[in-house]
Amino acid sequence: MIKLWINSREINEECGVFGIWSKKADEILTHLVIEGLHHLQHRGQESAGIAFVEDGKINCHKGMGLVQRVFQENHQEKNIVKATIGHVRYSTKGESSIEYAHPFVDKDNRIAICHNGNVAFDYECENDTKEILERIIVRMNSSCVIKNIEDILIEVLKEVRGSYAILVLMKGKLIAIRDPKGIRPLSLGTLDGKYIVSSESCSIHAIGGKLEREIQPGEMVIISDEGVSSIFPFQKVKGALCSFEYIYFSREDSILGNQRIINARKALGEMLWSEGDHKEYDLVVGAPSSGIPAALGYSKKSGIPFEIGFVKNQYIGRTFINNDKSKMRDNVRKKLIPIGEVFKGKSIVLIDDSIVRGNTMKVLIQEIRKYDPKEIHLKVASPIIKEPCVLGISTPSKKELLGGRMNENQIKKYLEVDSIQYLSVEGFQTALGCIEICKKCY
Ligand SMILES: O=P(O)(O)OC[C@H]1O[C@H](OP(=O)(O)OP(=O)(O)O)[C@H](O)[C@@H]1O
Ligand SMILES: NC(=O)CC[C@H](N)C(=O)O
Ligand code: SF4
Ligand SMILES: [Mg+2]
Repeated sequence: MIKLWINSREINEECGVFGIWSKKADEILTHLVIEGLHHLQHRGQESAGIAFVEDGKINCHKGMGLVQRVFQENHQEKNIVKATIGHVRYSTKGESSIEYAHPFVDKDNRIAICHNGNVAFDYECENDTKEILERIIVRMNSSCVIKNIEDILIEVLKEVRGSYAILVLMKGKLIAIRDPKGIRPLSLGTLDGKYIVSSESCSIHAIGGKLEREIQPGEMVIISDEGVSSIFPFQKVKGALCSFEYIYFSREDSILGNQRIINARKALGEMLWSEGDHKEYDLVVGAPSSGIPAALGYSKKSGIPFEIGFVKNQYIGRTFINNDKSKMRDNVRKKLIPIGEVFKGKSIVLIDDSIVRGNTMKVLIQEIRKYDPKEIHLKVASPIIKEPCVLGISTPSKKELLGGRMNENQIKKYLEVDSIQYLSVEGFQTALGCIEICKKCY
């Protein structure tokens, strides 16, 4: 089956994982995991699923499409269970089909696994998560010395390269583990004596829980009736949380590196002002959605008024798959509609969080020009993206990246703006604070 839908975003490596463990044996938990997944929906829209321990066995319910669709017509949300994990998927390995929807459960219903990330083995496999489960099962079945699941999982993960935030559910245990570089995020929370693990803190808060802390790069957290324990089974390496979590993957109310995402994005906008030309323009306008907080930050720091310049059509969030540039641009045109009089005769600071292929900016600038602005000064709240990802995030190739084939001056001419400014790599890191982030594609 071909992949029918893609997120309109140009850099994709998301997926969301969510899990809950209750000390009680008889709680209704499935509605909580489903609600948690609703709040991770921005990380993946292709399929959704949950797995839970019921009468000592793992049960699973999953389907294609949004969480709302997958869980609308059944009663899974009423199950009385002790522990449950769930997933929303944006596929990176294996097609977008029910066969590869997470969680994966073994044929004996002993173990379930879900994963945000992208890993490689010593040979090419159809799907990375399925391969991890198969390697676990082989070891569970063949070991003459009985090993615990933690040791088996560590053995398997020592065989992979890449990014992962993984949840494993068995009778008696829920395990959460992050890759040694911490490329993908994962947080730990609590709710009325229950433990929660989630890709983002926004979903912990949204179900009424409390964020306890982020799970550290390379940390394995084991949750059971004995409580929470933690080990660091891998050799320590330098952290490399994907900086696109700050730029646009994560939801604005999530907390990452002790910083709320919306504040981090505002700080990037303030840094644009600090590194910029300090000229008095008429208005600051942000490209919806992810460019708005940076525009607010720039406006606050500069004193130049912020204005809403575009209406976003909420119903064109996703793009029918094609590599046709004109169709992609048509989609941006339908999605972001300028409010004409905001631009007429004004010198505008136009801010977006990032430029990847340049389709969004090319269209927005053409559309704004129809309303005769005096000047357009484009400011980008991240550094120029020059290289495809080296850590397994799915990005366009170098020749598809606008910054991969043009320098700043060429981009200015191509986009037909009066000036252009990207954040420097140093300014970007300073604005985000001392958190160890990956900056390898800049
Ligand atoms: O240069 P491009 O290849 O066009 O990609 C960059 C654009 O993609 C993202 O927007 P998107 O509309 O996907 O998400 P958003 O609504 O969160 O801004 C990002 O915020 C940029 O606006
Ligand atoms: N975006 C993701 O994290 C995808 C997880 C996994 N690689 C899959 O394709 O199923
Ligand atoms: S190279 Fe870029 S896309 Fe890849 S992990 Fe690093 S920051 Fe993220
Ligand atoms: Mg955008």
